[in-house]
Amino acid sequence: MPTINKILVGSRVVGVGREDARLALGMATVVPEFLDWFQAHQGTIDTSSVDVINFLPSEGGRGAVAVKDIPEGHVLFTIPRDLTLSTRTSSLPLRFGMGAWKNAKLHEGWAGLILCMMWEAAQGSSSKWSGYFDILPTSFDTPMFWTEEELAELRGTSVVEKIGRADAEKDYKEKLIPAINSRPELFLPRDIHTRYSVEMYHVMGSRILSRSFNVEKWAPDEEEVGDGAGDVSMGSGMDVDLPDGAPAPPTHSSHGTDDLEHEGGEEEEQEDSSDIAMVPMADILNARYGSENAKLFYEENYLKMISTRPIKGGEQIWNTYGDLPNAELLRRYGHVDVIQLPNGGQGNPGDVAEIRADLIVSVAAEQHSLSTDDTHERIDWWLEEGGDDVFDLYFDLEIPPSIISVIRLLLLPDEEWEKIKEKAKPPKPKMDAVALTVLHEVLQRRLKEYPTSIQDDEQLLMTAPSLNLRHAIIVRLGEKKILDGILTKTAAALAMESNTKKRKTTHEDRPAAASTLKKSKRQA
Ligand SMILES: C[S@@+](CC[C@H](N)C(=O)[O-])C[C@H]1O[C@@H](n2cnc3c(N)ncnc32)[C@H](O)[C@@H]1O
Repeated sequence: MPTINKILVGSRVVGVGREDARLALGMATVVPEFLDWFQAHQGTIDTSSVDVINFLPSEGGRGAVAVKDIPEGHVLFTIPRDLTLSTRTSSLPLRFGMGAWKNAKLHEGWAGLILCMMWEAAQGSSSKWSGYFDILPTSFDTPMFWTEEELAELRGTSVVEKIGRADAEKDYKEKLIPAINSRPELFLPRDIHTRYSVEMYHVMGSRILSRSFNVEKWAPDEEEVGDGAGDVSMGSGMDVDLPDGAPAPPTHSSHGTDDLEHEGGEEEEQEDSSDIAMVPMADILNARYGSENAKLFYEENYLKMISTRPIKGGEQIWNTYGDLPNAELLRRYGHVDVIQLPNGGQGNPGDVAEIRADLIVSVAAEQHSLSTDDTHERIDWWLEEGGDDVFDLYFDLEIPPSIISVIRLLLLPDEEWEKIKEKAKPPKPKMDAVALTVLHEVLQRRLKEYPTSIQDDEQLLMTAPSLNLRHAIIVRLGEKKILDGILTKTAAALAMESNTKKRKTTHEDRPAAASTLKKSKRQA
């Protein structure tokens, strides 16, 4: 029997021939039946270049691997549009009746797609997508499924308030249950507590949240533009780099709770929920910050996964979920990215720490005895002028000019506040000692919103007893490092301000002293 050298460096197999790469990763295809199903439904895959194997859990678990060197621009696999699963491709909306579908508000948000997925899954092997359902996850590491105790570990981060479990369940009760009960011939009563249960609703919602794409309809005139291909990325708010002159691309949509939360809001007006689609095979690709080497592009009848960089044999084929901060990765996908940070240490370079405007208002009001009516009036004006109510801080450790501007707005004397209103222009972000003192206190208080310190977390990380706790620590640690870095910078700027002030005072004092001296000499 031949011996097999398994040497893993990151996600890359080294020390083995290309042909051996498959074997070396212990890797017979992990989902052969799925690949058969995919090809039987006119999906194509270049099996001489791509396989699906199990990577380490920290590398994404199941994912796609290059079994030989792949050049940039290579088509890895193609998916017929009618193999994507959406409210457009499932036959349920037509069977239900489009009018009734709309009356039940199933055309808004994700409720319709969730119901289609529940119904298709309930059809068993007679559903076109049965081979796809067989490989979809049934459990998730997302905070949606955490205990209260585990959620408490995320205190201070923005994750908890964005989970939206209650909103999602409201949709289940108000839209899905009435629709299901109204059509017993479509939704068999014996299936209601199993295939149409609230638990199944969350499973389908989480599958959408972590795996769906935003696939826009093909518009005929797009053919005339460029090469007729746009790209489709995975994950909400994903970066979408169009080939020159290409039509607007489908983007991997944000899933589940996000849209349920925003239902009726601005985002929903812009998003056509029938664009949200599950894309078999494309959703087998994992993602890691800055690692994208393949992307989904679309044409009239097919979606195509194409390499965007050369990929070495044995390397993982990575899509992008938009290089999201760990808080968002955890909320949507149930994992976090930990790689080398540009300024040393490990973490996610895309992390974001949020500061709410109300924290700034309360610190400024306390330090300067501001009246509530006055601060409300100024903040309302700030928001009306398009100012932020949450400020994002990043690993570049820059103090956002808008934070300084809003602090100065709150502290302006009345006459200047009147002028600002007249000019309709917020104050310049001048970092004077007064503004920096407010910011310094804001950052200190913000850091206290987390249950632990940076030092505590670094210790806890070494012994974290569960994956969820480890993820919570990594999310809050990344945010705290940003806040702490900016706190240090603010303290330094404050020290410099006060030195400058001292020097100025001394400088201003000096001529006075000199003239006193001259005077006394003259007097003498
Ligand atoms: C679109 S699916 C990717 C394929 C998935 N691994 C599978 O087995 O089907 C997204 C899920 O893959 C996992 N994943 C993707 N990238 C990951 C990474 N860098 N680290 C850990 N898990 C990752 C997460 O569980 C995420 O919810």
